[in-house]
Amino acid sequence: MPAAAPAIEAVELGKTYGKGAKAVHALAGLSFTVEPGTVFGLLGPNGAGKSTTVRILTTLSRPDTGRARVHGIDVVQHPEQVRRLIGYVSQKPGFDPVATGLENLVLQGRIHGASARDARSRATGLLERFGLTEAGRRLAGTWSGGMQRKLDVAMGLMHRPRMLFLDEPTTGLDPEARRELWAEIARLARQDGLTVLLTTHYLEEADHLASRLAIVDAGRVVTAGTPDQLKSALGGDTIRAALARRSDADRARAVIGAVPGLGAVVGEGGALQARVADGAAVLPGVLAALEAAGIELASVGVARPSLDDVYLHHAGRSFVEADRLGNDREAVLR
Ligand SMILES: Nc1ncnc2c1ncn2[C@@H]1O[C@H](COP(=O)(O)OP(=O)(O)OP(=O)(O)O)[C@@H](O)[C@H]1O
Repeated sequence: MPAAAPAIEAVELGKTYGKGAKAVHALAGLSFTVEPGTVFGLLGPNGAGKSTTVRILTTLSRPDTGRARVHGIDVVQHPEQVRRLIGYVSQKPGFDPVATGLENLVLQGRIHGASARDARSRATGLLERFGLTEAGRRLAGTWSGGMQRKLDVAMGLMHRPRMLFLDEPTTGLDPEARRELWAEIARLARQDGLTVLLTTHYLEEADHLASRLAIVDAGRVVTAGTPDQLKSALGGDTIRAALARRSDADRARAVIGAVPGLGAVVGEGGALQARVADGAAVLPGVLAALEAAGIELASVGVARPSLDDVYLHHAGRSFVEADRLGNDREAVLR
């Protein structure tokens, strides 16, 4: 294995589910690279193709086209070797609720071929590491959601993988549990040198946790870089306006859109936004135009670009809107 091989190389991955009129092109030439020892985020709305990508990289599914390597090893040609290098924590809980935390971990270790003694020692170490030593003696089904997610992550680490895949790790957790898990994930890369690939549809999660990220839309990477690079590449500001009355939205769009120096006005309901080179210079003109048209505002502000703006710029629609459309589509498919 070449020493300098990236932790992940995905090249032009393609995957279609179903045939004919019902075919879903989940991946349409998706490529990205992950450096070892970093937290990499695949950020995209529901249905973008994140889980399909992870399933291919973890050898659970095969791509129709393209290729992928994990630490230089091809996932299709040598799935067994790849599996030894990786841990995978899926969206669904993987633990047995009627076994204790310790029993879950020991069983996982045994499945990976560890002796009873080694499995117990590793399990005890991981429980301590995640602050679960006390809880480890209780049935996992009685734990809080945040503790259960940590147990899933610990199970993925039992065989000491070099790389950990986390599919939507904090979905369903309350904000406090989410922040706690973020801290644990960051620590895995920083202290243990583990490479972590996580998928998320939370902009804040990608912004906070990923040292690099790829934004995925409709089965391909629309842009990639550090969160700061992606935001500063956009340049300029975003003007955000919340209307007092949603019924004014169409008129407000037209009025704001006519102010010189503004990009396209987008948004949903009474919340509108537009890109502009210098927000402070243009804002007075926006306020004057709205006032002249008799449109009342609940709030207005100028902000530096967010990852939502990055997504909007590259995908042509807002992240929240795309996430909702993805959800609706998934509901229809189910
Ligand atoms: N087994 C399958 N059969 C048919 N269609 C599928 C299958 N798995 C995924 N899809 C479809 O492929 C597309 C990509 O799905 P995928 O789960 O990879 O997206 P995602 O970005 O992970 O979304 P989510 O956040 O909802 O998991 C979606 O349109 C989904 O409905």
